[in-house]
Amino acid sequence: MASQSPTIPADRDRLGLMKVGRQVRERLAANPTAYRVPSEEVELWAIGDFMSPAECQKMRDLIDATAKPSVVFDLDYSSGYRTSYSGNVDANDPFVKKISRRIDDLLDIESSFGETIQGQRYMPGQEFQPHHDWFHPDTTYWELEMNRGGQRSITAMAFLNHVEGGGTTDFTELGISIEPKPGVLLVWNNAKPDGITNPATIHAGRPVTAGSKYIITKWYRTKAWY
Ligand SMILES: O=C(O)CCC(=O)C(=O)O
Ligand SMILES: [Fe+2]
Repeated sequence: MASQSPTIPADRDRLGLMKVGRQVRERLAANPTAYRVPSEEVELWAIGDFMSPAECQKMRDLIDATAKPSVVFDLDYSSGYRTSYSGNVDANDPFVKKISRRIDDLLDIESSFGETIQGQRYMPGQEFQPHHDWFHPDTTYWELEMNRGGQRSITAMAFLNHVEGGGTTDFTELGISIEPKPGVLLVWNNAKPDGITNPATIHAGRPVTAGSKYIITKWYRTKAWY
């Protein structure tokens, strides 16, 4: 997406990004089920069996019930940038709340910092092209987002099914490709430990070539989001 404007400091929310990053790093370091994916550039973890097969099924059903074409802020469905179907699964549903709180607890992040969990469904040919989850200063929504929760600190994303073909999550600058495995939660820090947003977190949901792909994503900010 857009490059950073020289007039707006790239280190906006730096202290908040440092603090959340440190909390998550310490929490996951103490968790034997959290596997740190080897990388010098990005802090990335995978947590197996984070959701049970029954929970994955239930979440897929909720996504099917609410899915509509995804919108990536000012890029719409017709641009081909993100062609999956997304649904803001009902945040008040007790089951969704339970999973959402489980992610908060796993990461030791204040619940209020988390955005609403988003479900996504990709069918063959659908993808999410390379992007950063952190906000770029050169966007129309920058000021708005900075004032309603600040920069995106951590991304948590769970795979909900076995994908017959394609659909890997690729960190394109790192050469890391993650195979969707049901129940696995991927977590990464969108900033470096020093609190500067990290360009090497660029990633993509590759096109599904057979079957379908279901995920949920929860993005965390640096302060309360609303
Ligand atoms: O579908 C994927 O593997 C990536 C999804 C993603 O990048 C996101 O939800 O921010
Ligand atoms: Fe993303």
